[in-house]
Amino acid sequence: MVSPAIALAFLPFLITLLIRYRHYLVLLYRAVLLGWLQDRLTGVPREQRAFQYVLTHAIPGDPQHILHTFDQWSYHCEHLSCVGPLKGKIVEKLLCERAPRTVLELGTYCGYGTVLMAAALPPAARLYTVEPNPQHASVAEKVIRLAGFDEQTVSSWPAGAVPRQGRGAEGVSMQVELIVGHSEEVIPQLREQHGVQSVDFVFMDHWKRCYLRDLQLLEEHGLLADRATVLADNVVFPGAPHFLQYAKTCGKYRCRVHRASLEYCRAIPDGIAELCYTGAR
Ligand SMILES: C[S@@+](CC[C@H](N)C(=O)[O-])C[C@H]1O[C@@H](n2cnc3c(N)ncnc32)[C@H](O)[C@@H]1O
Repeated sequence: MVSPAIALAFLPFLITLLIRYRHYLVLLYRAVLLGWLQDRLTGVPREQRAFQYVLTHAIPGDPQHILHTFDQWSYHCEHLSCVGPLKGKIVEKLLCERAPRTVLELGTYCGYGTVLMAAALPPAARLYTVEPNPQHASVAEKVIRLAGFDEQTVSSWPAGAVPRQGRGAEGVSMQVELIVGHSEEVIPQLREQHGVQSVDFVFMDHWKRCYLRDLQLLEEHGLLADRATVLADNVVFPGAPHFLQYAKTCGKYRCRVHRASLEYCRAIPDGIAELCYTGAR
């Protein structure tokens, strides 16, 4: 039995911890507990609820308004782990400066980052986005179409493993290709199955522990064009230390981190790493 005196002695320590980590606790509540509770109560997954909100509030064919509507949902209803408006500006700026022809996104989720990038790309560019979760992919597919981009969904898995939904009309030139599969399976197949010779812009925004492995996979398969830009989200929170250490020390990249805050949580510091590939020379 803990004596009241000892318990009282710990009280200031506990209060300090609570104050210090209050933003993380709020995030835990909004991103995990609230979502879980709503999933149970409504029987509808969070991403589908977000899409219903976007469908009823956003202007179809207007990518910026669709992104803004997602932002409204995420600020005022439930947290979504999209790249968000603040870091989205960094991605947009770099895309406009580099004007890449072939872009690869790892981690599509609801299609927020995909729409943001597709809107910033020149018309002749191709954007490949990879998502293993069929529920997320199904939402993303609808979001990409709602924004007005030509979209094709293909599965990297054996026929029948995943429903092939919403194939674009035959003969239509596709701007966005949504590949349903895990990055580690899709990357080695990009050239043969998807006709990608090399990519000049990569946006990594999937599981942070996969960043380093997937960067090395892209290198091994010779898929990074000379001077390709690789962006990696969330390198400050939750962080990707092994990835950053490799990028800074392997001699194949020039690396900098753009400081920002976590999507929809201004109080939690985060950042996007920008790598410029020099290893091809
Ligand atoms: C942070 S969200 C992506 C957010 C998105 N880029 C945006 O800005 O809207 C992470 C997504 O990565 C997906 N993911 C997890 N492991 C993956 C993998 N191995 N390859 C590709 N995507 C993966 C998850 O299913 C999830 O939908």
